[in-house]
Amino acid sequence: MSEKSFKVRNVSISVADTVDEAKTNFANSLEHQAKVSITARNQFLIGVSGGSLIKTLAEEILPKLRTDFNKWKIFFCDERMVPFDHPESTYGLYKEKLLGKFPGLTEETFVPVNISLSVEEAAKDYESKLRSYFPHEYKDPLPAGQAHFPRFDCLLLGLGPDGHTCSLFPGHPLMKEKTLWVAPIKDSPKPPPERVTLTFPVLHKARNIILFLTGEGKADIIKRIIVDCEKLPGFFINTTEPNCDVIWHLDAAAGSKIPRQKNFMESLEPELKEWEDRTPVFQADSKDIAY
Ligand SMILES: O=C(O)[C@H](O)[C@@H](O)[C@H](O)[C@H](O)COP(=O)(O)O
Repeated sequence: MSEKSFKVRNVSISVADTVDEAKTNFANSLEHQAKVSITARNQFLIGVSGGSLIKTLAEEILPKLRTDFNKWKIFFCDERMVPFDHPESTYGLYKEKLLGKFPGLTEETFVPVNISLSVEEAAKDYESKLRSYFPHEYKDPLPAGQAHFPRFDCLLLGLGPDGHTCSLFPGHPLMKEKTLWVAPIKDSPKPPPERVTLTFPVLHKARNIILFLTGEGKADIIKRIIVDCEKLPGFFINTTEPNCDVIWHLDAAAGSKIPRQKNFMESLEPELKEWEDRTPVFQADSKDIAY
């Protein structure tokens, strides 16, 4: 299996020759993360995105995994504020495609957003649900201006053509959100307009982030983020805390505009460093208790 892979700091990018190879790479990464988490903490707390990931996970990735789904808890990186039987409901689509297909993966595996509330209330309600799964018993209070964030074992993120991820869109005020775990958005440029979304501080706290992107259609935005280092939401995914691994699994078509020479990833380093120097808000609090 020939593929190109590059790594700088905690960001690795693998470009497989074919979609099938990229799927195998994605499945291997996900199986590994689940194994590490379940071995260490007897649970696997994962956040999933909507869009094309749903079908890929259900039909191509989860069937490949050797894992105990009884230990999984599936949260939503974002959710559209529509009824669960609406064709645009992320949870509704996951339920339809996953329930009854994988032993141990039941309705109780999911932690859905309460879409019967207003979008503002749904964000607050989801954050309080998260706090019950990610309790913090801290010895000392945090310094003023710092907040605690949940540490997901894994977040599966998508990437839109404008560089958005979750429901964090370029130029949107939510790009600057530094304290909420879950935020409401009422003007999503990607319909439907009303959603709740995890915020950047939560993404940056995860133990690892995996992206699976294939096809020519993703090549331009990947180039803008990985090569041109445009400060789009997808770029901020790379600037996580040091103890978070970011893994981009691409096929040749999606990675077709990434230079093949080895040293291009080193060019990413100064950009990552410069952004973090300017925005140290996501520093891990040393008293954080590891899960
Ligand atoms: O619910 C959503 O809309 C997603 O969470 C969103 O962030 C998605 O991941 C991207 O828009 C990519 O979507 P595709 O994978 O379908 O291109």
